Amino acid sequence: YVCIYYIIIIPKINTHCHADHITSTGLMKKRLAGLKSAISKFSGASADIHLKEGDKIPFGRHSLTVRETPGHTDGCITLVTGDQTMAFTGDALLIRGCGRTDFQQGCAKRLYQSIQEKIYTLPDHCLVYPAHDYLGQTVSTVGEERKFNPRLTKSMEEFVEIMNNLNLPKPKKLGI
Ligand SMILES: N[C@@H](CCC(=O)N[C@@H](CSS)C(=O)NCC(=O)O)C(=O)O
Repeated sequence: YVCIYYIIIIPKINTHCHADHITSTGLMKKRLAGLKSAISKFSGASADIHLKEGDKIPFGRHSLTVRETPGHTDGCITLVTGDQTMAFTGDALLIRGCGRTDFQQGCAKRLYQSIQEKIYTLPDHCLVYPAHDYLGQTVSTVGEERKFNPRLTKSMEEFVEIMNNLNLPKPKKLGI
């Protein structure tokens, strides 16, 4: 008999250009022939596909829509499913937190605007999947974050003050 395998490969999409996110892409491309890489055109990184606001990445019967959410870096994007039930926020919005803004193009004002305009405008029930969590949490919702995120229930001025005083140690091996 003849067995035909259809393999549908969607691009390896990086939400931004930090080493802890992009490093696996080259290795994956070597192992999976035809795999394409994708990242924001504002990331400064080379890739097969450069993404911008509103771009759609189809897969099966679904798609992901790109929302530009700069602030942690210039090229940060959030990927939203076509039905707006899920958002992959990278390092922009974290659960009860957000990406730091103290190095590599970080800008607290821009991040605040990105989250208010591009993530908090999604429906309350939209699930939020961030790229990091340091407490073992895996998912939140837009509604929960709008209500309970201690950094983002504040004014922009208060947010900037919080972000300027996080005093986090610099992550090691983040240079690219
Ligand atoms: N030292 C901590 C925090 C690591 C860290 O800086 N994480 C980044 C994302 S990777 S650049 C970040 O934006 N954190 C925001 C925050 O509020 O922690 C650890 O490793 O646990």
